[in-house]
Amino acid sequence: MFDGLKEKLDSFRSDVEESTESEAEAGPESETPEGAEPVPESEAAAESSETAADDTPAATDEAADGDSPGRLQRAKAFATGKVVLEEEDLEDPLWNLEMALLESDVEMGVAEAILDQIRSNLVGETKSQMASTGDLVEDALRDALLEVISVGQFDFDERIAAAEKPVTIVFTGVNGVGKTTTIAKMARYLEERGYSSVLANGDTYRAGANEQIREHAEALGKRLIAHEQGGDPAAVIYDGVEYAEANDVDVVLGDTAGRLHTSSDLMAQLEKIDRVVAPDLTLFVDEAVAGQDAVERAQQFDDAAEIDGAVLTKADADSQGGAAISVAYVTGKPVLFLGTGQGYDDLDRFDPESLVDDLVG
Ligand SMILES: Nc1nc2c(ncn2[C@@H]2O[C@H](COP(=O)(O)OP(=O)(O)OP(=O)(O)O)[C@@H](O)[C@H]2O)c(=O)[nH]1
Repeated sequence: MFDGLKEKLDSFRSDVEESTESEAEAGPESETPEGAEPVPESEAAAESSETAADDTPAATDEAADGDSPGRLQRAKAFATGKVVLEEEDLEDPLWNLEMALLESDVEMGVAEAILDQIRSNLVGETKSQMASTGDLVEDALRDALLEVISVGQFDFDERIAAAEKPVTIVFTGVNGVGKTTTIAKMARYLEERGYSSVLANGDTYRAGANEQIREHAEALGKRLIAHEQGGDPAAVIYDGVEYAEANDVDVVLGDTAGRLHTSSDLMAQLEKIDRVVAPDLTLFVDEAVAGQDAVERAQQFDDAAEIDGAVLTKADADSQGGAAISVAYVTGKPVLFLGTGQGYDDLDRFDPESLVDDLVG
């Protein structure tokens, strides 16, 4: 999962290492004024970096000459056996990283937010020449990714536990992205945590939709509430809620017909479901592999019938990771689950920290 992106992030680390190591090898000649001898590391180590830097004639001369604080800082740092990461060292690696993120289908605003965060974390960072630049870069990358990926995160299990029962969850999204399969996986997920569920087929639009979801319901031993094709989806899900109330069922899982966000009739139908059923959670389902299209659709579905979070399916087939990285930042709603295969157990809670560990670690 997301292997292509992982490789690209790894290249950023080596890019910065190369760029700063060539600076370190070049030493401060180009930066240090004539006559300023670099202090050997052993001597410099005896002094604190502040004291050593302030006492260095090069430093005073430079300040007096009105040279840039960057040059001054670099000369100081060299005198104390340290290297400062400067914006110019990062320029090429950051540009390469931006290209890599865009190639991985990360939304442009999100890529920029990541870059800004890395720049502000790394520029001016002082590292010992002995320490690994890779570690600094890794930390900056980790912080930046976590910041965008974690937007809006909440604990799904806690939300279900705390909600008054029955909890109604409605699944929305375009055709064929894996909504029905995700509902079946969710029924299994909930069962493993001790919750009963009933499936309600709000996809009254597509021929064969009842049969498809019935197969899942039977395989999982769950009750299915369905109406004839052409019926009112809001009424089916409402019936599901009534069934759950009457039978002490914990969760109603409501399917909806796949629809294009451009179809205003069908989007109006979603608004009606929202009004009539007032679901506790509306989850937008899309394919991780759809990249920026998934991000754009999440935004549009959120506008029509506010979503509480997203499920990205087919993450097992996605090497890019663009949608997983971008959806939360763009919509303000978290990715809550990843679909990782066709089996009922292939639904993983989306955990930003472990995803970032996996991408950067
Ligand atoms: N590899 C993989 N395949 C998946 C995943 N989730 C769903 N699928 C497959 O995607 C296909 C479409 O899934 P459905 O659940 O029928 O999609 P849908 O969104 O309900 O489709 P419509 O009812 O037409 O809107 C099926 O073949 C699923 O097995 C996943 O996480 N990984």
